[in-house]
Amino acid sequence: MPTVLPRPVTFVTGNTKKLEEVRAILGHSIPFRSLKLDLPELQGEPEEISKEKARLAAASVNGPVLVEDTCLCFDALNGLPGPYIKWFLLKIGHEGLNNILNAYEDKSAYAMCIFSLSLGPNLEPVTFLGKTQGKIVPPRGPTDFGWDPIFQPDGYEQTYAEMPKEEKNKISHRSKALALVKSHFAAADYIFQTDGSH
Ligand SMILES: O=c1nc[nH]c2c1ncn2[C@H]1C[C@H](O)[C@@H](COP(=O)(O)OP(=O)(O)OP(=O)(O)O)O1
Ligand SMILES: [Mg+2]
Repeated sequence: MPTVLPRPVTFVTGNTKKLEEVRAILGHSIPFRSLKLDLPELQGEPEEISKEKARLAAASVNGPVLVEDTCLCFDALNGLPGPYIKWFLLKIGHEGLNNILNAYEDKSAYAMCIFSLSLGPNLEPVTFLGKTQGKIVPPRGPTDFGWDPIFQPDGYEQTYAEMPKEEKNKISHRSKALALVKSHFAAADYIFQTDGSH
């Protein structure tokens, strides 16, 4: 039986670069529209942060929403900065993030994306997690998207920032999580009604 939902899914993010990647990776596989909203983020475990974002987004949109929260986790720091990477990046930059790891031999890190889908306010969100393992390096490449210049995925000589977009989108944390989102939609058989006003 298909699940009938009142509207198409709204992908809620305040980050234009994320949206570009999500568009490129999903193509026409899942119909969605986007809303630019920087949602407040709770502290805690990454999965809970992502789910709570979805609850807030669903309440605000009053319909089905997709959100994601991205972490950059240093193995030497047991996964920190993790979900707090945004503020670390803002305050100490690429250089500061490299400097933190000067105290450790282990420069390995993983990029993690957790998407949360909520079908509507008061419905429990489902999560989809993607991880890409790599290491933290001094910045190389364009500086237009977050920590891309300091993350070099395992098996590659280039940082995320140096890679062509299509290449990053093939192997990234975001594309792995979105592959799960796609399978979920393929299996779930949702039907989205259009209400004409959106
Ligand atoms: O693929 C990526 N490559 C490099 N940097 C990235 C990537 N993906 C997110 N980022 C940055 C953005 C933000 O500094 C932090 C995640 O924080 P996060 O809260 O998930 O993102 P955000 O606040 O910019 O957008 P949103 O409105 O969807 O929460 O890492
Ligand atoms: Mg955010």
